[in-house]
Amino acid sequence: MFALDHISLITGNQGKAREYESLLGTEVTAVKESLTEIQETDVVRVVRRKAGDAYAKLKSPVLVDDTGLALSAWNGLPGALVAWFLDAVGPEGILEMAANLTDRRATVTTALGYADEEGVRVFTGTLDGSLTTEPRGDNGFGYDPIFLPDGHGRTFAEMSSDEKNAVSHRRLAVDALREGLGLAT
Ligand SMILES: O=P(O)(O)OP(=O)(O)OP(=O)(O)OC[C@H]1O[C@@H](n2cnc3c(O)ncnc32)[C@H](O)[C@@H]1O
Repeated sequence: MFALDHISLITGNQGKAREYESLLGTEVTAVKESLTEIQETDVVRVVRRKAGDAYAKLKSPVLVDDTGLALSAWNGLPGALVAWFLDAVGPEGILEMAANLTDRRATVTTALGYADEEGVRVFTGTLDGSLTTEPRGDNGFGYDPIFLPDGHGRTFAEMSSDEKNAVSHRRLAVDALREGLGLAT
C-alpha cells in the first residue's frame, strides 16, 4: 500500500487544485510551471506529455490534469481544446455557437497523469451529459454552468463543491488513480 501525505499538482487553475485537495484528502501544492501542452483534442495524449514534462522539471512525484468537453454533434470537439473556447468567448459564447444544435449530448473527461521515477501513468474519469441552453448556477468554474451531467437535473455550478466532488469526472479519475496506485481510500 502506498500512502500520499502530500503531492504537487502542476496547474495554474485554482479550481482544480481545490478539488484535488478535497478529493485526495491530502495536502496538494499547486505549482505554476509552464508545461508543453500539445495541440490535441484527446486529453489522454495531452496529459501523458504534460506529466513527463512535469517530472523532468520537478524530479519528484507529481500530478497533472487535463480536462476536456466533447460535443457529440461536433464529433468530439472541442475536447482538450475547450480552454481556448472558454478563454476566448466564455461558457455563454459556447452556448451561442451551439444554439442551433438539436443533439446537445456532451461528454466531460478528466485525464489525470501521475509521474514518478517509474514513469507516467494516466487515469481517466468520464461523464456523459448535455449542454444546457442557458448558463445555470454560480458555483464551480470553467464549463460548470453549462454542463448537465446525466441523471442529476442540475449543472455542476448548481451543486455545492461536495456534491460535485461526489460524482464528477475528476472524482472518477481520482478513484481510478487510487485503485491503480493502490492508495488507501
Ligand atoms: O494549468 P492547467 O491545469 O492546464 O489548467 P487549465 O485551466 O488550463 O486546464 P485544462 O488545460 O485542463 O483546460 C480545461 C478547461 O476546462 C475547464 N475545466 C477543467 N476542469 C473543469 C471542471 O471540472 N469543470 C468545469 N470546467 C473545467 C478549465 O477551466 C479550462 O478552461
